[in-house]
Amino acid sequence: MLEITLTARDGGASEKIPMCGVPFHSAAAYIEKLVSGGHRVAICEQVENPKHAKGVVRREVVRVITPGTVMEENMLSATENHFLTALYKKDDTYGIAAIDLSTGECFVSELQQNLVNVLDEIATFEPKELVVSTSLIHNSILQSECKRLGIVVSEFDGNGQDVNSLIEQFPEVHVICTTEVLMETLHYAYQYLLQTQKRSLGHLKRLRRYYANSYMLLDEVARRNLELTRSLQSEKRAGSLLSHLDHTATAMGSRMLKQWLDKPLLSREQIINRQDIVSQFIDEMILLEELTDHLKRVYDLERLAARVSFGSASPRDLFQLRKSLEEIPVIKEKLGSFSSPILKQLAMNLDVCQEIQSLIAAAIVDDPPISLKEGGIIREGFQAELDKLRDIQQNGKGWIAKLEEQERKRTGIKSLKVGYNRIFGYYLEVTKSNLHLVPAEGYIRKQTLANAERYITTELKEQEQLILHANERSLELEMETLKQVRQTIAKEVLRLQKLAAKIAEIDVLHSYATISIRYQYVRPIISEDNRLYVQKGRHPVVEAAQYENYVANDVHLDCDQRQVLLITGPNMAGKSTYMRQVALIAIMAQIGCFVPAEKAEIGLIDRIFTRIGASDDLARGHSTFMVEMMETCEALREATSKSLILLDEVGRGTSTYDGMALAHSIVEYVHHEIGAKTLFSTHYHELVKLEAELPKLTNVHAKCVEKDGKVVFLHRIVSGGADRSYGIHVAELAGLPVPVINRAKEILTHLEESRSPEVAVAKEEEPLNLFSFLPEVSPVEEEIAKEIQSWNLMEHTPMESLQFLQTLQQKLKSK
Ligand SMILES: Nc1ncnc2c1ncn2[C@@H]1O[C@H](COP(=O)(O)OP(=O)(O)OP(=O)(O)O)[C@@H](O)[C@H]1O
Repeated sequence: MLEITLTARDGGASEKIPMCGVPFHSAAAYIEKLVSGGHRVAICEQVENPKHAKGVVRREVVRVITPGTVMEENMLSATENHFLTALYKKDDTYGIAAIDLSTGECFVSELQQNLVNVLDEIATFEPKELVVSTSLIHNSILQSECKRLGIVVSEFDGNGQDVNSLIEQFPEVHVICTTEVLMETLHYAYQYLLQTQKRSLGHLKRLRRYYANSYMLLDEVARRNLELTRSLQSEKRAGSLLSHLDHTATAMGSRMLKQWLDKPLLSREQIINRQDIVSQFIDEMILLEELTDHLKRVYDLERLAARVSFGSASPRDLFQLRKSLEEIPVIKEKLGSFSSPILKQLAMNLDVCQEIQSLIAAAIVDDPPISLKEGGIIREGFQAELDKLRDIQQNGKGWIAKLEEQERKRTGIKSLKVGYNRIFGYYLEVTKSNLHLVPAEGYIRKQTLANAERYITTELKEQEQLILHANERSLELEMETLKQVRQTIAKEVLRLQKLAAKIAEIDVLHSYATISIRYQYVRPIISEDNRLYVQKGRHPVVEAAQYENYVANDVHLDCDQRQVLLITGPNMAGKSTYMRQVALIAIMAQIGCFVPAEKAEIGLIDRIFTRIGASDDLARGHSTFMVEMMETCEALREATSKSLILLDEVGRGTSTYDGMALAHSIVEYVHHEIGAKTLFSTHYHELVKLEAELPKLTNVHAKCVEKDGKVVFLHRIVSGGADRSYGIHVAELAGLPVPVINRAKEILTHLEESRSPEVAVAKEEEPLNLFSFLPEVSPVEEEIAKEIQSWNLMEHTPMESLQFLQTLQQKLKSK
């Protein structure tokens, strides 16, 4: 994995000791490889000064880096949290803790649900590691879910320390963790961190309890289908709603935006508070732009503060902290100059952390060097002893220059020079031709070179001691001072974290305003009733990709007449886009953002269920149809009248009759039993007749027109059911060979002539004989069909299947 060579070293025994290693200075890259491959890396260091050690220098494991406990900048993404999660179970209650060591955020929650739902909740944190006890580690659901989600599972049984130790770490723990399960879950996670990090974790201060049901619930399927944080195609952030919305100026703002998107609000009041600020930002655009400029100059305060507290902040980190803090008074002033009282209040509450900024300004030089080896990081005037030592170093160098001058004069050797090397220290060097001028006394010969001799004098050695000691001591003192500065700031870490959180919040709201201005989003009305009304709504991401041509559509859903919208229309007409757009608008509204529409009124939605697109899950042994049914089942079981259900072509994964029967009965069930607002798209046009039977169901369809024999998609959703599918036209657009298209048209005409609209639904006992329209099959074709049937795709590589296909093609051609 690391591709390093195994060597061996003589250990005194008959067999050599195998060993391998990497240079210390490039260890970070190797550690990254190991940790991202799911391994744990123990860092072992000398824990005493080799000069003072008797015998072997003492070494200890000072930290274990696990996939979830990374602090190294090269292993973290600036815009994403890096959570370690822990799962704890007591009776039938699960406790979960999610801790980001790199930012100091800690979340705890408890759930009385089945393990699959609990893991779904854990998945929203996109953790790198899940810590579980021995009793859970072998659970097959847990193992397979974590494998699928790329989460490393670590076994840990706690070390039984007193729960009271938590109070020291989290003074408010009793107020926040009000149940035994919460307390024990946090304790469990904290013990794991202590055991791996082996140091005090002063920056883990921001403890929050959350209730999963006080946010809109978005399970993993919905998050994936709606492409909230990752695109379906690339599985990357680009192309997702998050990436589209993210116009934040700071890393912590970007991370907070993701947290908000993961948990849309269910409190009307909180949503309106966010909206109020966005409105005010939009009203004063020039001030908003100025604010953006200053926000951009704020570095990652949250992670800088964490590194300070963790003891790993470099002088550069401190300098960045200072630069960031210098921006805060300006941001405060800018916020204060908005006319809104809310923003003025926000400005007033910003703690500029003046003492911290002044301390760093006084202690650390501007633009400190990256390497600590050479020193030069503590500013002059900050530490009296350091200044004295630096004086000695400076004067010492001057003294040496003077000595050189003086000796040249005294001996008459013009080329005499003072040099320095690690072995002999300072020396006087005289070339061979001048050796006769060397004084008989005082010059002690130390080294002979081809062309010169090197000497020392007592005076030179005395001065050397002074200078070298000053060098060494000043380096030591710089490190000590740096540590002290870090420790002083570490005491204020909570202030810095609170400031970081406020800046992040301002940044997210500023980002909402920026995107709303750019794409003309409007402020939705948030209502407590059960209506969802959007006038000229757009899909934010699709619209951004094809700005000019996007066709806006209305949606109106309520509990009385329009609880279920049955959407028909051809392929490619925009049905899925329309359904997703409705969900995305609701989510955007509930995170407090403005929405892509001309007007919107959103009754709060407690949960969104999706069954969109064909996907199979072979890893879990589920076929496309099985996945389809499982996702639908989840919606039917869990939805409430406040939920939004998107069902896209349910039933198409099986035979026409089965599929249609299922689709029919699912619609009825949603309509009669659940009452959730539902968008149901289908290719079974026969279902449009349900409108007459189900009073709360309305037909709409994606409109298309035929022009010169070609279908034109208008992408407009209009009332009524569609009458045709235009599937063959779409196939033509996709480039299927002309003979195939023509033949399909012929077959379609036959089919249409030979059936009444009801046939497909009602007369199952008289299935249409589709094969009577098919051309006769030749023996070669029959043989090929058999070959295809017996070819097991799962046992071959894609390349082998491609070659197989090529052989078949050749057989057909030579027929
Ligand atoms: N309102 C719109 N305005 C402009 N383009 C749109 C609109 N809606 C969809 N499109 C475009 O049409 C393409 C097809 O849309 P979509 O996948 O929603 O169709 P569909 O009816 O669900 O098709 P299928 O039934 O095959 O799944 C999209 O990729 C998008 O580029």
